Amino acid sequence: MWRRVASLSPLVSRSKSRLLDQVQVANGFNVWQVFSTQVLNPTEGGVSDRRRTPLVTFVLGGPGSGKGTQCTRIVETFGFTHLSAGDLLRKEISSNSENGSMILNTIREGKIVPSEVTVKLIQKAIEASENDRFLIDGFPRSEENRIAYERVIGAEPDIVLFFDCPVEEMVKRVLNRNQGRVDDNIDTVKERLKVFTELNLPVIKYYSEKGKLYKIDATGSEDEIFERVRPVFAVLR
Ligand SMILES: Nc1ncnc2c1ncn2[C@@H]1O[C@H](COP(=O)(O)OP(=O)(O)OP(=O)(O)O)[C@@H](O)[C@H]1O
Ligand SMILES: Nc1ccn([C@@H]2O[C@H](COP(=O)(O)O)[C@@H](O)[C@H]2O)c(=O)n1
Ligand SMILES: [Mg+2]
Repeated sequence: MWRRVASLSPLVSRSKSRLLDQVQVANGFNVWQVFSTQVLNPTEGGVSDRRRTPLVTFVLGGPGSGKGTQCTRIVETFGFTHLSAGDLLRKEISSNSENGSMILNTIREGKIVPSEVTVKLIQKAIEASENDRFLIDGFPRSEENRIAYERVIGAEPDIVLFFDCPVEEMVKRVLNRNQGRVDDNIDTVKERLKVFTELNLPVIKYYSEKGKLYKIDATGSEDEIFERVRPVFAVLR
């Protein structure tokens, strides 16, 4: 069951479902406490608004499906902060962190970095930002990623975008990317496609069943694709 952009009901019931999501998350540090929407007012015994709860969009799709390209457009038009899990991991490699060589080898092989490492980087980036709207690009890549995020961050995403692109087009885009990435070669792309089918697709199915998924046709020009993305966020303005 894929949700098409014509149906925007998840956004309308966002605050209600978010409260439920928070109740369902059991333990771990809750980033959302920092941004808490409803704060108990002890003098009146009621609740008052202090700071808006962040709005989180997960951006999913196969290698080269155009996630990063469309995130740039969403940032320009709708003021989100773009957190690419792949970029955060690549930054860890270049900052010579203790996990650097493990991350490099994992990316080179097209495999998935342990969730605790990636979630920690995302958590740090959210906490360091003043924004209350985030695009988390290329995450979660597996059920393990998804469960670790919910445990550590203490919330579910509000929106999940899935850029749906034919395999031949994704391979063509990756091999033409020319940004010096160690994983932009045919062998790693083959492995990444396998990981996409085996580990990413179950996550996409999970959010589809929860009614949070917006499947976007990722073929055509960048402009054409953005016009399919725009209605998902236009109702937020
Ligand atoms: N609609 C499009 N048509 C043709 N090329 C495109 C289109 N969108 C993006 N590209 C190009 O395809 C390549 C891959 O795009 P992008 O980096 O946005 O994909 P991605 O989904 O973030 O990939 P990855 O998961 O590998 O990071 C880039 O060189 C980008 O310029
Ligand atoms: N949740 C994630 C995201 C990425 N990786 C690793 O980084 C590689 C590149 O990711 P992009 O999103 O920039 O394509 C990816 O192939 C993985 O090796 C990860 O482990 N976990
Ligand atoms: Mg990318």
